[in-house]
Amino acid sequence: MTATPKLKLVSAEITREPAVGLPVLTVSLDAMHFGDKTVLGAIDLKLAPRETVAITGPSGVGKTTLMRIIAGLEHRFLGHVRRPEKLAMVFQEPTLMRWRTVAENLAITLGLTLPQIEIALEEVGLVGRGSAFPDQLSLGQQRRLSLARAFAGKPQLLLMDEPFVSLDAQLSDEMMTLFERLRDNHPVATLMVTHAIPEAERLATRILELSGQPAQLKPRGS
Ligand SMILES: Nc1ncnc2c1ncn2[C@@H]1O[C@H](COP(=O)(O)OP(=O)(O)OP(=O)(O)O)[C@@H](O)[C@H]1O
Repeated sequence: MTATPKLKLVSAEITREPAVGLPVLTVSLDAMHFGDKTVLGAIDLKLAPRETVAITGPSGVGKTTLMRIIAGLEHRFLGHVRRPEKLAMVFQEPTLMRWRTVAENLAITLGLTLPQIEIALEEVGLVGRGSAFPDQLSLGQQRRLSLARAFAGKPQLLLMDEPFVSLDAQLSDEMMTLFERLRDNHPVATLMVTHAIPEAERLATRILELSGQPAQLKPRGS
């Protein structure tokens, strides 16, 4: 006889639908457990088209876990996530294929044609670097390539987890300016995790704070 599990821990539902006339993202989370520990409590979050929302909060509170749930990378949650089909992610470290050229990094993941690759590289100041390998680029150029790749897929929702962390002040400012320009040119809603309040204040239309245990999401300062 097959043993029946005592407790059903997994109940995740993800719906994909176009964002016409609707929020781009709707999160209605009841809870998220890692073993005995309830990391996230009840969380409701909606993102309007073209909105940029920043999530801040102490280390270990569950920010990355929430982003992974929204991205569809983590399924062990109770609740419901409605997200668009076209989604892009930018992580702390650029997740580039080091054994492929810059152009191939864009072509393989996104299926871009050569002219589209040239436009994407031009947008982020990497004209003429299509045949270089990621390790031949500076850290700033690698980050710019990551942003180019994220935007070139024309996502409806962009998820960024500490995208400008560990950059010096000048490079961080350069990357934020680039992000602002790309966001102006592409109709995308962005959800970003950051520890840097000045970064959140500069880029976000709304700042939310994840805090407590289990963690909950509240407007910052409320
Ligand atoms: N796969 C996992 N299995 C068990 N526990 C996990 C797992 N991933 C994360 N955790 C735990 O869940 C909690 C939230 O982690 P998470 O990485 O989401 O926090 P965070 O807010 O993003 O932290 P930081 O700001 O330091 O990146 C932490 O206590 C962490 O140890």
